[in-house]
Amino acid sequence: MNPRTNPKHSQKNPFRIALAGNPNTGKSTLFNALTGLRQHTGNWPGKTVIHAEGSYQYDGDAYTVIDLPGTYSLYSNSADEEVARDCIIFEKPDVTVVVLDATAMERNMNLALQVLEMADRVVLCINLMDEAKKKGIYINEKSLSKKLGVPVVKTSARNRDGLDRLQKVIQEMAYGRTKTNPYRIRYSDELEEKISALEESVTSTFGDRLPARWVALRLLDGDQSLIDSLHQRIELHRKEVHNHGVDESLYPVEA
Ligand SMILES: Nc1nc2c(ncn2[C@@H]2O[C@H](COP(=O)(O)OP(=O)(O)OP(=O)(O)O)[C@@H](O)[C@H]2O)c(=O)[nH]1
Ligand SMILES: [Mg+2]
Repeated sequence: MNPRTNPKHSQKNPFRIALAGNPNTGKSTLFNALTGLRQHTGNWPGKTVIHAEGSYQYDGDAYTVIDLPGTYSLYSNSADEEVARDCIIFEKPDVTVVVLDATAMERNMNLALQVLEMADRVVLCINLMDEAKKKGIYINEKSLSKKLGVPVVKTSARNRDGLDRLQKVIQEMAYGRTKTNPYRIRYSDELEEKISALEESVTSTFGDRLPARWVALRLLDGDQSLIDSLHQRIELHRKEVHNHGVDESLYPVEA
């Protein structure tokens, strides 16, 4: 369950929803449709460069939406990827919505699988369904949802099709009423052994504040940017505790 005791009408404590996905999948169009704002959209990749926030009301609750830059991966290859990665693992949104292009599912699935490794509260939003229909592409969302272990919703954000259902699915997940079982890739036995060993060290250092398996995978890959980010956060936390004796639960990383 979501930790908040009385989330209804909690305007000061909105649910936080992040929109992640490949460039050009319609994240900002969806963001604008949900929030009524005017994030810049257009038919070329890389328009959203820093994360933008907006809000909407649904069924008496307030939601903050974070429009992340479009990325093909979250492996810290660029500033955009770091922004998206840090949001998902450190800020821990109540729900991460991965927006996919229905006409390019295979390419888009790479990022979706990465997000499924990083978070439990994930919704897949298959957007540009109008384009897919024109091209005769059929997507079986029930079977996809079963295979990937998270809800799948089809939308055409430009026409506002499917937005009601998406908001309902987000609400259910934000309240912790949706059980997910995110698909995690299984590697060779040898690699899995190393992942497990590293996962234990990650958990003993960070508790359940970070997705241990995902951090272990990135450490095995030698992700220096993630290591730097972890160091920075530990250092920041140490300083805060030293200066103000702040509540540890406010910070994602233990000293
Ligand atoms: N036909 C159709 N076009 C859409 C839909 N959603 C978005 N688009 C168009 O797709 C293009 C890209 O949309 P954006 O919302 O800017 O995409 P984005 O994911 O924010 O892109 P980045 O910020 O680069 O990651 C724009 O031309 C939109 O009008 C949809 O459901 N159907
Ligand atoms: Mg955008």
